[in-house]
Amino acid sequence: MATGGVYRNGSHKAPNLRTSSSFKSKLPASNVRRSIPGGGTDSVSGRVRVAVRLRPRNAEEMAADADFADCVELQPELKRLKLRKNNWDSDTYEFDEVLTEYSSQKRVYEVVAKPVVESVLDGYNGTVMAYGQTGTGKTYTLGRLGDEDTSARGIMVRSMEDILVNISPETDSISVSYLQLYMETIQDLLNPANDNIPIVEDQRTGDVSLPGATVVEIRDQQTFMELLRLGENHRIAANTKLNTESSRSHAILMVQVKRSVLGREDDFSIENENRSHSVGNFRPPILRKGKLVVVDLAGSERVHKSGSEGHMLEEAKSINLSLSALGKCINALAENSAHVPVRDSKLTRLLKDSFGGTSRTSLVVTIGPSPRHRAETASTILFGQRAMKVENMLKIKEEFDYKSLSKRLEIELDKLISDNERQQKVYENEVERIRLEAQKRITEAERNCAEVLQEEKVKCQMDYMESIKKLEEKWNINQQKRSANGEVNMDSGNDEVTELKALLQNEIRLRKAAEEENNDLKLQLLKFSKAELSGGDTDVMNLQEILEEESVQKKKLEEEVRALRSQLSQLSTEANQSRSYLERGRNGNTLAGLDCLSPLNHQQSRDSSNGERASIVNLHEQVGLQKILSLLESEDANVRIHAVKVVANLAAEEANQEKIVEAGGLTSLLMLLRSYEDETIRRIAAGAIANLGNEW
Ligand SMILES: Nc1ncnc2c1ncn2[C@@H]1O[C@H](COP(=O)(O)OP(=O)(O)OP(=O)(O)O)[C@@H](O)[C@H]1O
Repeated sequence: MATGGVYRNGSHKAPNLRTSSSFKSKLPASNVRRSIPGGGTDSVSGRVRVAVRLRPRNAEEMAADADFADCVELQPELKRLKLRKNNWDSDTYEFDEVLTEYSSQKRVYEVVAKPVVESVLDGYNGTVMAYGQTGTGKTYTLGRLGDEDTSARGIMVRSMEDILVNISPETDSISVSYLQLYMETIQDLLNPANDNIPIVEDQRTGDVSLPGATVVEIRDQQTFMELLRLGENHRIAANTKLNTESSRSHAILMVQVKRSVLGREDDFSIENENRSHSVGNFRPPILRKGKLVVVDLAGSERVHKSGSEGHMLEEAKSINLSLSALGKCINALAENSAHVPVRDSKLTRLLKDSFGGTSRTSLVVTIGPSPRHRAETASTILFGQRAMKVENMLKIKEEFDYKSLSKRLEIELDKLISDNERQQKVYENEVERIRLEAQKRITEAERNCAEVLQEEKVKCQMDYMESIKKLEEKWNINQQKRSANGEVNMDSGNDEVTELKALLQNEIRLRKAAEEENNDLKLQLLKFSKAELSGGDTDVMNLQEILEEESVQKKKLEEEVRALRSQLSQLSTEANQSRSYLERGRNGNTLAGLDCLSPLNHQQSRDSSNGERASIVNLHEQVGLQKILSLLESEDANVRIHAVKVVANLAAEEANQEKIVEAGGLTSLLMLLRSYEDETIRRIAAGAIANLGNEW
């Protein structure tokens, strides 16, 4: 070792630390090729960073070393430390950071731990470790809670503050375990009864886990502080002859940070190149699992100097065993040895990933100023120098978070189902509302239509009855006149024809009005169906039914009108016959054609049955069956009796029977039979019914 030279990493051949990336700097983005979840992995080199921190003189040193200079001299701006060999000579060492006795806790956190915490948040493993002689400030640097003075908060407290600020509670999680390694036994500081926790290594990934250790979810700083307090209370501390407060165990705080980040397009497209494009919409988030390990090592003093005896000696040996194993591993790594004795102690097994692994590691070596502990200080400095040579291969720990994707999709699906149900309900309500509205309007339209049709029908019937009545009256008057005077006025026949024509015109007008009314109603219904029922098949069908019904009604009405017209035409024919009869009467031939209807001609018609039948056939053809049947209901008994005879005669003919039944003759005859006492009428009617009975 050269005297008075500058030791870089403990040798003149040390790597050029000045030109290497800053201790604080984060991993350069362009340099960091990340692992592809589920695919291949990629990593970036990251040397273990080492800072040296000098504790100020304590009260005892103030007194004992009052006349002596400190064993070290710091040059923080040059990141150098001078270790005095004697009054005129010293060795100089370079570190990544040199923290003087005046460095604040905040600054120490920022240069030592913050870059590691940031890496952990990015999905890397990170280690912050303190190494040094007992009483030099390892716990002060890492574990101070800062209850009385918040500026004294150590790295553990500040790390969690930083993590909590940077995570999203909805998607991310933090869990903590706090353990101590004492006499080669791992004990749970959160549950001291759990004092033999095994170390399990994943053969595939090499990851180390401690099954059975208490894991506590952290959501706020307060919970974390309570855990630290609990752990500290359980930590075994034994006084040694060197210090009154001395940690004899290695304390290990493990903070697992799981962060869910949106998957990157390129990553996913590589993964899903051959999959359906629709899957792209449901890109799984990426779960980054960074683990921060904070290790507060036990004091590194030599056994003989601590003055340990008995159990204390065993304890010191155990501590030295693990620390020397750590030193050996670091030496092997620093020298790129083929064999690294990781399995020599539980400490080295636990820190496998921190030195020579995938973790971003930051080591703070703590030293005291006392020249009395120069040898320990020199040993600590050399440990730090060797650790600076260790290269780790940082590797991001991330994977596709299919669990979270599935959860998200379930939520999305539930939302879609409930949206769909809600929309369906709204749609059904709307359809029901339209249906009810349409039903109401259809009912209203039907009622209006039926009312109009009924009115029209009644009106037509009344007009018809009126016409018939008038005709009968006139007929009777004419007959009376004729029989009284024996002369006939030709003009009256003409008047009747004119009147009948007028009646016919009136009927036509009424029919036209009824048709127009029907058309109006149809138009209204059509408009209504277009405006209100365009989308509803059921409603359109209802409307069609209404229209069809209306069409049937219209046909019926038309038939009635046709029947009326036919009757009017028959009446007209009768009038013409009457006229011709009168004309013939004037010429002495008074008993042809319609005279068979007249009671006056009753005797004469009975004389010749053949002539009567011929005249009945003639009459039937001329007057029409309907008219003859209607005369069955005449108020004039003679007309009635005559009419029943005619019907009976017609009923005797098989050819007429069906027509008579269809025209309602049977019903009229039955009515006659029930309504009248007259023996002759009843007898004739019964005979006719008997004839018709065959047909019926
Ligand atoms: N930088 C500092 N400034 C002021 N006081 C300090 C500093 N570092 C350590 N001390 C004080 O020195 C004493 C010992 O510190 P600490 O317990 O942290 O040492 P340690 O290295 O953890 O010891 P051990 O290995 O025995 O656990 C404590 O009283 C602590 O307050």
